[in-house]
Amino acid sequence: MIVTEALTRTFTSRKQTVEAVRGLDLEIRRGELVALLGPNGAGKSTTLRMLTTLLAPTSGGARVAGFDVVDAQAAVRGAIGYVGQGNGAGHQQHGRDELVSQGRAHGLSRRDARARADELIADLGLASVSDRKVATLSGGQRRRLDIAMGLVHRPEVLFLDEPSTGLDPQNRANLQAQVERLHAETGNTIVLTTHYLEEADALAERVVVIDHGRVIADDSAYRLKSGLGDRITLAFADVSGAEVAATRAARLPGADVTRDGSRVVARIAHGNELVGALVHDLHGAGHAPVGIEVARPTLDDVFLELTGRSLREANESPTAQDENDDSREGAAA
Ligand SMILES: Nc1ncnc2c1ncn2[C@@H]1O[C@H](COP(=O)(O)OP(=O)(O)OP(=O)(O)O)[C@@H](O)[C@H]1O
Repeated sequence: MIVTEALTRTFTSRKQTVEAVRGLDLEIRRGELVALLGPNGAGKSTTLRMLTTLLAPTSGGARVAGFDVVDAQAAVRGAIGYVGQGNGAGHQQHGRDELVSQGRAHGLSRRDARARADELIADLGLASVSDRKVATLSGGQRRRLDIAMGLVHRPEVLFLDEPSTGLDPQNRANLQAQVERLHAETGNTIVLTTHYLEEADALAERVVVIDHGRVIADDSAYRLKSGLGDRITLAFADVSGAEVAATRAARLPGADVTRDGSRVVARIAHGNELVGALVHDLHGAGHAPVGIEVARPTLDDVFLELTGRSLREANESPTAQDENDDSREGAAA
């Protein structure tokens, strides 16, 4: 459904060149639900904007639903729905009217546009608010209305750019559930960008991790994580207990062990199965731990392993590239 070949986009602003997307090769099959995951400034939105014909590639290319994003822009646009980061619906309009207008803009008759609007209102749980002005809707309701607008013409592919950014955890979970249901019911191809680890983990069958404009990993969240092993943290009442534990944990096959004072952290494949015997062994040696924690790896651990940085922290601290954001509009124009 989507194929990119060495897709590249650079921006030049204030005499600085930013390589936003660098030689992206990607294949997405019909019906896949894919999350492009990466920190702020990784190149996710730029990728989406090229795939949706809003931005021309500097080099390389892409085909969406069989159409070239440069040579067949109108055909691509007919095949896709795109929900950008900003809210699309007019603030002073009523939600239902916005959906009907959108349907009309896509060439539906008034009757079909109304029927489609009602269908989407039901599908996206907007029944109680569709007659309200858009400005009065909550963030989550607005995002759901935006998604409904992107679906009016029954696109084959739906692109969602950071659909849940700015929503509180409850609304985020609600939106994720809607997207999952939509995917299960329609079998549409859905590509979304996110910098929420939990979102990519919970939602996508496939996670494409992007950093500095490149794909650095591409697999299911389960497989990305299972390669890393579990993290066992043992706390002791004194340093000597931790020293003994570090020595014994290091004997476990493939264990990567670090000690920080009276705390020992071991990363071990199948750590959840091995921890019982390790604790039993330490107990017998007179060094029972006072705290035991076994954590399954997260996507943040995957990102850390791949880049040496935590994605959580990368999101919090803007990169030098992000500082170009002030000049985005000028450069885009
Ligand atoms: N129009 C533009 N002009 C100049 N630089 C740009 C422009 N658009 C994007 N960039 C730069 O390209 C890089 C990638 O930006 P992009 O918006 O694609 O990242 P992102 O992964 O979507 O980040 P976010 O999660 O913050 O939306 C950033 O360094 C950004 O500053």
